[in-house]
Amino acid sequence: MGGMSRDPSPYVELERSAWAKLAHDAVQPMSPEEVERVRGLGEELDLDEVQQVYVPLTQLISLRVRLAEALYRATERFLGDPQPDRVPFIIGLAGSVAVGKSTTARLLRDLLAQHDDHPNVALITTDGFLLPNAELERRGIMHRKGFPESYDRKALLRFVMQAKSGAEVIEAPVYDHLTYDRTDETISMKRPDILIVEGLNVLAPPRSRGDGSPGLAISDFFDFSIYVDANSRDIRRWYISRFLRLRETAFADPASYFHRYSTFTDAEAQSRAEELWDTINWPNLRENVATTRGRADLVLRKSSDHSVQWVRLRKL
Ligand SMILES: Nc1ncnc2c1ncn2[C@@H]1O[C@H](COP(=O)(O)OP(=O)(O)O)[C@@H](O)[C@H]1O
Ligand SMILES: CC(C)(COP(=O)(O)O)[C@@H](O)C(=O)NCCC(=O)O
Repeated sequence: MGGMSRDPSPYVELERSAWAKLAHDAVQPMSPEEVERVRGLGEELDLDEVQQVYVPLTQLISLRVRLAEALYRATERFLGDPQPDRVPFIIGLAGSVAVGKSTTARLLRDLLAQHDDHPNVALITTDGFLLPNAELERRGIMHRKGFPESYDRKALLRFVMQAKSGAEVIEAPVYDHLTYDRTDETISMKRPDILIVEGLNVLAPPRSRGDGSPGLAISDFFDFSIYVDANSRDIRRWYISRFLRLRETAFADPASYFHRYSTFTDAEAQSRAEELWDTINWPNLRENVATTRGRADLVLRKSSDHSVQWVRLRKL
């Protein structure tokens, strides 16, 4: 915790109150309605959280965007060769299923877009790069959805590299939680100033190539990375309670892949959610997601009421 350790370290850990003080002005950037709009199902998010946790974070990222731009221009001058106008500053956002990544990502998108220096902020989620269900079935890995092998990792790497090359337009496939499958739709972005790439495995190490040597990882192209962290028992509880609530909302739709669960009793739904967590999402968190936490530039650690308790930043 902040100040407790005197050993030199590349990291600094700050309690929420110390972190909150780093913000340079006290203006509340959002209205309650705007906060409501980004808040995901079952998440807790209020104006205090925005002000104390996300305003300092937005300021830090904004500072780094400006410096990355200066570095890019310096390299351009060194090369003596005009480069694309601007390439997106890429932020990777990782963490478990049900930890609240999507709320954090939407909030950051909206807050960062308020700055005149970088108004064009795009957000994609890596679920669009999951292999289609038919392909997962064919490979016998339908029960491994969310594990690294369930993604089209080449396509995801290609997408991130294309973005970082300053391509005029970039396109990403879109996943649909309702049908539990990838769609034919794509989301298209016109050279954003900032691109947020959110997903379970965005900090995963490179996969090895045929000859055993490591290849590239998408995180090689990130300018900043964030890991949303919480106690796994809390995340399990959030996952299960969200599942129970989805039964009354999304699952009630006959088009939902999980429609059959809409008529389940509380006890039946609870045990199905526990099974999904214990057999898929928890093993994936333990083996593939939590193991990447140390690679993040910033860790946001949530407490059991979803509020951020402390922040760990890599200084260099
Ligand atoms: N089965 C489902 N049906 C409908 N929406 C879902 C389902 N599972 C997850 N979601 C929604 O998808 C979004 C992403 O969820 P998830 O991948 O668990 O990440 P996180 O909770 O960290 O944002 C959330 O907004 C969640 O409410
Ligand atoms: C779609 C997900 C793999 C998350 O994908 P991400 O956008 O993080 O790459 C996850 O939300 C999911 O559906 N997991 C499968 C197990 C389950 O139904 O909970």
